Order: sequence, then structure tokens, then C-alpha cells
Amino acid sequence: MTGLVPRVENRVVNSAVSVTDLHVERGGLVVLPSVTLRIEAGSVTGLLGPSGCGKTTLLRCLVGVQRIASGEVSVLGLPAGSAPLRSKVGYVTQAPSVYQDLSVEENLRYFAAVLGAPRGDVARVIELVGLTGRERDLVARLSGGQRARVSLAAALLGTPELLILDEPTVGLDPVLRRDLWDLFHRLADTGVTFVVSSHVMDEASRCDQLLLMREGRIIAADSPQALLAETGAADIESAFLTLVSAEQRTQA
Ligand SMILES: Nc1ncnc2c1ncn2[C@@H]1O[C@H](COP(=O)(O)OP(=O)(O)OP(=O)(O)O)[C@@H](O)[C@H]1O
Repeated sequence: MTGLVPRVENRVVNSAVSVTDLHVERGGLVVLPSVTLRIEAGSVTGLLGPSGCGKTTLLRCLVGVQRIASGEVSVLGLPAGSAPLRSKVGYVTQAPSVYQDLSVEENLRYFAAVLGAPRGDVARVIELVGLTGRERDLVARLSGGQRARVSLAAALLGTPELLILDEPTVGLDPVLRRDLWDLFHRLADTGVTFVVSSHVMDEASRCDQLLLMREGRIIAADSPQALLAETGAADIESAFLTLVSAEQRTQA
């Protein structure tokens, strides 16, 4: 996966995301009691935690599609979901959100037109996600991993400054996973901020910063190296368990 990556110009904020006292309820249950966090611009931040801990809900708040009960969510210096952010924030959901009955290229041409991205961008993003040669294939005939990459390509159209990716590497083989993480870092080096959720702790070492989440709360926010040093654990999964045990001891 190669290709030219556009630079993000005129960044004026250092925090790409700032969340304060965020409280969210879904279906009458408290999912996020009170989340406060900052995400540095130009970083690859991993949001890691067990299934059901609230990762998707938090990501939906950053995109501005989740009803919040109270708190503040600021993205690139603006309230999450505000109109100017539409072309600056890319969101890839867990379920691929592309048209099955269109080809890879037709899908991306359509999304480029909606976003007002230049036509030449389509070939660029297809190359970035490693789908060169599959342009004319119908999405319905692609594998799950290939389909996920079409969704990712759509999110890369234009010049997004923040990419919010919900479990983008699920179902991908190790080589493709490595290539995608390399792509995230290459784009982050140009100033794009990535927030990537995963319930697979072994992806942690690929992130600059980690947000470890449990039962709707951020239990740690630091670099993988700092979390390992702080807990004395050999890997992030053990660090997570150490933090959970420490928390349970404090609560007991
Ligand atoms: N549409 C909904 N209505 C009511 N409750 C919901 C809804 N979607 C999710 N929830 C609940 O919110 C909580 C957090 O779910 P969320 O999808 O944010 O977790 P997650 O960490 O992303 O999980 P996973 O890793 O399995 O995707 C769960 O208890 C879930 O049951």
C-alpha cells in the first residue's frame, strides 16, 4: 500500500478531541457515567476494552450521532457533530457502510461526489487501502476484509483531519492488519488524528496512546510504554488486568 498522502494544513488545535464529564444513557441504562479525556492531534490513539464496555457509544459521541445526557464533546475545536466537521471527520462503523450492488470504484465515486472530493481521489484511496486491481468488482463479491477496506477508503476521501475507526482490523489477516496500522501511522505523520477501537489487546503496541476502557469508564490513558512501566506488566492485556484488580481493591 503506497501512494501520496495529503497534508493537513493550518491545524490550530493540539487536542483533536476533548471530552468533559460525558454522561450517556442507552435504553434506560447508564453506558458512560462520566467520561473525561483528551486526544492529541496527529496521534494514533487506541480505545481498548472488553466487548460491551462502551467503545462504540463513545465513538458515536465523537462523531456527533449519539444523544448525550450531559457533558461536552469538542472535536477539532468545534462541538461534535457540527456542520463544518462533516468533511473533516471520517467514521468507519463496524458494519461496512458501502453499497453491495455497486463496484468498489462506483461506491467511491459516489462518496467522493457527496463529500465534494476531487475525482482523482478515488484512485488514491483505492491504492492506500490495497485494493488496486479490484476497482470494478462488485462489493457484494468481496470478502469481509475487502469490504471493510472499501469503507475505510471512503473515509479517507478528501482531507479528513480525524478518522474514527470502530474495530477496523476485525477479520483481517496479520499481513493486512500490519499494512493498515502502517497506513494509519503514515497518515498520522501528516497530522491526521486516528482513534481506533479494538477489543484485541495485542493491537495496543501499535498505538501512540491508549485509552483503556471498562464498564463505561476510562481506567487508564497513557502510552503503551508508560502503562507497562507503571503496572510492571509484560503486555497490555496483563496491564489492563492489573489496573482492574487495583481498582477492585480500592473499591473493596
Ligand atoms: N441501541 C442500543 N440501545 C440500548 N443499549 C445499547 C444500544 N447499543 C448498545 N447498547 C448497550 O450499550 C453498552 C455499550 O455498548 P457498545 O456497543 O458501546 O460497546 P462496545 O464496547 O463497542 O462493544 P463491542 O466491542 O462488542 O462492539 C452495552 O451494554 C450495550 O448493550
